[in-house]
Amino acid sequence: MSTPLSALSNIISSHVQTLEAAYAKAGAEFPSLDDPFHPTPLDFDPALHQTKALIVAAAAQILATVRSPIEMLQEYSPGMYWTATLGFVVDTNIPDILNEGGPQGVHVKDISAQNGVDPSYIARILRFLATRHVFREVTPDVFANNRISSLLSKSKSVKEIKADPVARFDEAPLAGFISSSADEALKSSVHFSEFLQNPIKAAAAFNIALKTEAKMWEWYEEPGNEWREIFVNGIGCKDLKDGDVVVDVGGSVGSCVLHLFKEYPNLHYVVQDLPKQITAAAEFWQENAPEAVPSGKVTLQAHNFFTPQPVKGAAVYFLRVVIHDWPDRDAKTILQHLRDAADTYSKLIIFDTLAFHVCEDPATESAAPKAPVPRPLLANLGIAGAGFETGLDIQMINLFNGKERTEAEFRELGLSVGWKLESITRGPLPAFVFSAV
Ligand SMILES: C[S@@+](CC[C@H](N)C(=O)[O-])C[C@H]1O[C@@H](n2cnc3c(N)ncnc32)[C@H](O)[C@@H]1O
Repeated sequence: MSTPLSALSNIISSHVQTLEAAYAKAGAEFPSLDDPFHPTPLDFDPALHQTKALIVAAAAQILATVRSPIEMLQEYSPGMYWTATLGFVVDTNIPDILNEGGPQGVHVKDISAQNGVDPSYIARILRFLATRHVFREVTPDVFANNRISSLLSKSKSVKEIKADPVARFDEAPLAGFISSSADEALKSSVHFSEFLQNPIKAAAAFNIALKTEAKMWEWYEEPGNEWREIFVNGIGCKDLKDGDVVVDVGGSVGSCVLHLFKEYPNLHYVVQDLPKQITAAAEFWQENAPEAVPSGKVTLQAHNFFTPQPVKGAAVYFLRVVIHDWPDRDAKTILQHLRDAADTYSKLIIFDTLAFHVCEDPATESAAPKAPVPRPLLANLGIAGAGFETGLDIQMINLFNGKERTEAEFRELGLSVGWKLESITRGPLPAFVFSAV
């Protein structure tokens, strides 16, 4: 029997061989960390997903095992500097400036000439991040984007970003997410421990930090916060009949419905959200499918989901990344209004991340990872399986007192208001399908 360390090392070496062989078969090499991210189909090949996850899980576990625990905690405890430095580079357009500079890199003085920040601050922040494999220091004080940092850039030129800063995160949701993490989320996190110890003091840590009683979504609707708006399968549209009604509850401008509408124009869609989002939605549909709203195939409807649902008896009510924003009491109210409006044939579909226990969980039946996890890896594959989800869960507590839920928690939540969990379609964003009981 091998020791845990050599078992981890074997997992890495055998799966690295599999990975490199798959790329070699396609006449390619595994992409270098030094180059900007240019996605190829192999990067998203589902057959290689588990191979990569096992390498990452084993590498993270080797790191945690071999590295001094003192050093681990010294690295983790000032973890807010990750958020603060990533927010800084996004807010000061550094990845965008480096994109335009190319692989030879840009000197910190030339970055400074474009964003007005002291070059010595820029050098130290980029050194912190490049030490952690985000950005590359090409020669002293000259930096270039690498595979990771290239994804921090917005989808516009530096000139366009400066000309219309409110629209800087259009088509760049990842940069927008990082900027908001470093702003309202980082500010709220200061009150995180205080909130958890006294959760009746405020709706969430966010409310203590921002000194507001408004939920974050209402706060986004307030004047001055316009720029903060950063925000298909599994619905089973092919099984619906012509004219069946599909309601996207909390659908923002309706980007999910746009995909559905293009693929299944025979259905009727309703996009519901708060009034400002619906005003923005009118513009979005005018730009992307001008015929949809006038034809009556798509209806844009201002609706607060804490009030009775106006569309009765729809074939499908769906909520994408909405329910995780709310604690159980509020989530029940939202789902209860949908149940009251539903008919016996109506389906409720929730798209949200699925929380897994770190150890094996016999209660997770339909969504459990199918392949057995080799010893001594964590049952949820650690950061390779649940890194993003567990981080998002903390973000949900911080901003909304919301929650990523396990399969058992979804089942219980649904049943408490008359929705029976029928199936879970796995994928990057699992779909939880409920029927009315
Ligand atoms: C994380 S976003 C998800 C948007 C959309 N479903 C998507 O997947 O792109 C949550 C949405 O819920 C909306 N929302 C928040 N509170 C609401 C309420 N009381 N009634 C209706 N919509 C609300 C927000 O405006 C926002 O568009």
